[in-house]
Amino acid sequence: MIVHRLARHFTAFRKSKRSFSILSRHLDAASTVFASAARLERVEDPELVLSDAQRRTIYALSTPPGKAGVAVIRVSGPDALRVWSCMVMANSDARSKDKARETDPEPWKMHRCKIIHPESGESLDDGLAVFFRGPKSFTTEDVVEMHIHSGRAIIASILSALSRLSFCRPAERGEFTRRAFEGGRLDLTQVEGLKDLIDAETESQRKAALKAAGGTTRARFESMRDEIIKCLALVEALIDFGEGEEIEKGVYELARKRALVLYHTIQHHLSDNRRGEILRSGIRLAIFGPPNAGKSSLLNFLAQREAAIVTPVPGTTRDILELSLDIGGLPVIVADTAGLRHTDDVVEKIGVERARQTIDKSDVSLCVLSLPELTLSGTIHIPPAISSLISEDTILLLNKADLVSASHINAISKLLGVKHTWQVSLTSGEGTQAFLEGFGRALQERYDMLQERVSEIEEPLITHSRHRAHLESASKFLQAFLDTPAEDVVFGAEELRYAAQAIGKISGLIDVEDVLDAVFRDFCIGK
Ligand SMILES: Nc1nc2c(ncn2[C@@H]2O[C@H](COP(=O)(O)OP(=O)(O)OP(=O)(O)O)[C@@H](O)[C@H]2O)c(=O)[nH]1
Ligand SMILES: [K+]
Ligand SMILES: [Mg+2]
Repeated sequence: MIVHRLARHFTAFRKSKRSFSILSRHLDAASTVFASAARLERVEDPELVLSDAQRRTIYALSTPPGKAGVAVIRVSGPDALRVWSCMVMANSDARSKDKARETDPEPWKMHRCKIIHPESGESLDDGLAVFFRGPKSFTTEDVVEMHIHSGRAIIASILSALSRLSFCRPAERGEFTRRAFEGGRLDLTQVEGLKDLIDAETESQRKAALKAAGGTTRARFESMRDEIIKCLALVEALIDFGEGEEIEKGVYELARKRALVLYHTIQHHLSDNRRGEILRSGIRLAIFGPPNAGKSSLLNFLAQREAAIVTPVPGTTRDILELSLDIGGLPVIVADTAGLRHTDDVVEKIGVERARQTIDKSDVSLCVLSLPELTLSGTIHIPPAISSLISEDTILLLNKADLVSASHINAISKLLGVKHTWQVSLTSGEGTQAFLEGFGRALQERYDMLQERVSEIEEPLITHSRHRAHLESASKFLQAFLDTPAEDVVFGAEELRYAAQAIGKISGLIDVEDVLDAVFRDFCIGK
């Protein structure tokens, strides 16, 4: 197959007498065939698979350490059953002593048992144990789980007993999940989904992560890759049948047509305003405004606790204070910032600079203004340093309503051209409930997460910047294919191959060592 492809490039190389640049492009293409052949061989190398099977059995505590009803110690690898026979004394074994240990434990079934020390035979705890026979286990290897009482001494004694077994070693961060990935049970999008699921703090995060972990994201990327491979098959057929055949033009056009549809689909996903990534990692909200407007009071109201210092002294807040909160079911990282004003105070100056940077980086900004100050002179006055930061998407909160008599919502939102304005008193509580509900809805609307419409809105496909980067590169290769004229069909095929590879990287099908390290680094031990 590889020889065949190389031969094709060299034929094309001989045929194209057109220019040196064409010659060198064919040579380039031939060398990428070599490179990808080398990669393919690495992945399919049977010796690699063998050494995988021979690897050590790992163990770790898979529940948080501390006092609780139950803790789970997980063991995975080729010697998991040896661990069972050394340390798990099932009650049924004890009853029929002669038959004991001659047969494997019945898999996928909870066994009431004693956990014993492999050397002394001392009983360490009473509990339950279950054996998952690979590949029908989380890691696809043989897995043993011991469900024990969660107490520091119990856990320590069992982990120390495990360390006595020469064929076992403690697991590294995310190693169980990594083995599940390497065993083909999960692809990278599912691994990421699993981690996001564990980290999920809001409904929207949980739902999105569950979909990814369950393989929905994987299927969507796989179908894109399949489509590219179908285009590639058409183009390869064309190369194989050679030039001058009747089918030639129609086939290339068909491949281009299909590639164009896919190209548009990918563009559509890329232009999603980073919705999926923002919903996964949290919407960054910057609270800003002049000193003493009530920004820190707002943060405390949203957090329902005294997180920030509030005093009548203007310039109280200097450093950025960030909290992760749930607003309208969405994850929001709220940042309280220093009041914006000109100052000679060195510390406050730094605070103001940081405030500006935070507003710059934010996804949503919320401006707090103090009504009595706004209306002090009879006409509405907003300092230019503030109004220059307000756009129609800025959320406006008019605070200290207890100190004015009328509603200024209409006049001020018209003046500043903003879509969302509320008038509240953060000290008396007037208007705060309406603000909280309205603000939650405004966020849901902005991120297409309105509860009543969620079922009809398309789920964002891209939830990690990693996906975006590979999808962007796939889109570039598709574009390059679409720009390749029919007579350069060999190059066209090469572009499609790159496009398929770029998408393959999202699932981790293709050269991913560095990506793997990055993904699994964030896991904890026992996962
Ligand atoms: N009357 C009244 N006072 C308020 C209201 N909200 C906040 N305050 C008071 O206004 C003062 C300033 O509030 P902060 O929350 O510290 O204001 P800030 O915008 O964070 O101020 P800096 O961090 O200094 O920029 C405090 O004394 C608050 O108690 C309100 O709705 N009505
Ligand atoms: K203040
Ligand atoms: Mg403050």
